[in-house]
Amino acid sequence: MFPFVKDCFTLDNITLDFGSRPEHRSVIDLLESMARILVIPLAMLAVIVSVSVYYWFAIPYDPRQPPRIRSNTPFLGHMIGLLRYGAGYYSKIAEECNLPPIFTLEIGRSRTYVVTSPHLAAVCDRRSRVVSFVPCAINFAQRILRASRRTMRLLSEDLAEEKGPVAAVGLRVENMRAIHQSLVPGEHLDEISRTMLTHLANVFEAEFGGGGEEDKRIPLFRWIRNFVTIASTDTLYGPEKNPMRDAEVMNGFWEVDRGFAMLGLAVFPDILARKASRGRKRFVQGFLEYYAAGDGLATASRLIQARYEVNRRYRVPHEDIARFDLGVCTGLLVNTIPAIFWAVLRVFSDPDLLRELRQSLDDEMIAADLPKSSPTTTTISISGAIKRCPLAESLVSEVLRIHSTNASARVLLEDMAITDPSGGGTTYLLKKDSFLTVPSALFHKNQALWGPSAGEFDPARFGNVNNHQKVRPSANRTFGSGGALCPGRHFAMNEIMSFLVIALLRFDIEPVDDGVWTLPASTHHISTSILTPVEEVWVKVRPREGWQDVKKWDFVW
Ligand code: HEM
Repeated sequence: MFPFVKDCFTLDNITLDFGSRPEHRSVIDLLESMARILVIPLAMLAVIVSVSVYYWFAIPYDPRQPPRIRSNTPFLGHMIGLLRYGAGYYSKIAEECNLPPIFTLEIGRSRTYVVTSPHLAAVCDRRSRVVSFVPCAINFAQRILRASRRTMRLLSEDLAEEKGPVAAVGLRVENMRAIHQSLVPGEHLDEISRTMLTHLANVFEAEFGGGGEEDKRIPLFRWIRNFVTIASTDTLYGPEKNPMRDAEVMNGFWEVDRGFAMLGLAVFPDILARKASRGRKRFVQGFLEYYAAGDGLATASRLIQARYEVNRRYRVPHEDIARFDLGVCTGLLVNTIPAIFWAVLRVFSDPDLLRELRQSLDDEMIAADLPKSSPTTTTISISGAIKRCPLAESLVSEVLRIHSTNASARVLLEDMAITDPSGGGTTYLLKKDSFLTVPSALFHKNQALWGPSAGEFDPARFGNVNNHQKVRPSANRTFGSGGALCPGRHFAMNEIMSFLVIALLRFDIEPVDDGVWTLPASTHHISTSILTPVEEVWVKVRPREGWQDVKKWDFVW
């Protein structure tokens, strides 16, 4: 008997009633007899499909591997958890299972080892040619950047970097080397930081130049995003020809970011990730024109010039170089922007912290004897302010720690055994082609590493202010680790600090509605390491009380 067929079958909002009218009886009888005939073959088919699916998904498990954590929902449980909680899912499992040092998750036919012990993480970091980030970068180039076949072949050469990243040659390593060398502390970092500061100050000036006392009402996150996108890309590509100054190209970039997960599936992107796919086309077109015209490179940063030179040496076509820029801009923007947002919010919503920071910045200006030189022009050295205001730097590091959500992704290029020196010397077997991940949020919440206040925001935690103990560097995974440690970390810190110092000195910022700050909820995003706010925060910005007479702010590095 199939009562739902006989009585009532609901399909979306349409309800068909078969129950009562005599002319429908023969239809119902027919359906019933068909169902009786089909029930056994259908049940057998269901069993066969289930068993096949089970064996198709099942991957051999060697008990020498890290313990396996099973989901109550077979096959798809972990996948659903990851889609729902992002990298936070690893923390959820680890906490429920009493924090094993490393564990295995089987997701579909793939295997992921999740490392929760700092000792094991350090062991993996030291073996970065076997526990490698390279396949993830290549996957990104294939699915998101969509580089041509020839370029993909060049990028995929020498996966294991046999000669090490310093001596190795090839398109991939030399591109990365160009980035590293342009951002390494010293002359190059100073040069690019100086340029960044000029552009940051310029976009501030364009928006707020000329003083005035009236409030500007702005959506804080969107405002920071637009500001920093222009300032950062002007720095890299030169302000005259920067393709991101074209709103279509900039929106295209942010559409790619928004639709990153669907775009990354690389299945009918024009249908399943329509906006992101269109955004990618606009972005690539804008950058293609930049390289085709050629004149933008003269004012571009050393980083872009050096990468261009490498790519042309390997005869990479302009279209693929433009596609690589999607990767460059992703690294450049997607984390710095939310980091600045949280830093501004944390500082301006805490009156004591705001007072303390401003006090030390004002002291710095007085110590440098700069502001008093002219009543209407104030010159301030940002690098000097950073040195003299350790609390500001500590605060930014703490913002990055507490809002961090990255899960360093690696692939095992060979079978490997690792021993946990802290866990009684237990040795685990890690199998070739498996994924390995180290979730930062789990480390950053760990009280054994950060003390009982691990879960709290403490602006003075880093640095020696307020007698806090120094934190072990391996416990801080904001910028990842090992061979893939973020090459842009010093530049990012300089940019976040520059923005914060300018905002602290020049503006008063408060929420629009009732003057009460609320910290918005945040969410993970597949392409970012820093959580992004779920809702917008509307604020009023006006020139800082007592400093309205300053007509010209001169920020130097
Ligand atoms: C607050 C800002 C930033 C954060 C939190 C951040 C974080 C990260 C993280 C977690 C990784 C992966 C590391 C790993 O897997 O171990 C990474 C990689 C990378 N980041 Fe950043 N990043 C930031 C800013 C930047 C900037 C400004 C640039 C460029 C100017 C940049 C360029 C890169 C590149 C190129 C990689 C790939 C490294 C490789 O392939 O070896 N990042 N970043």
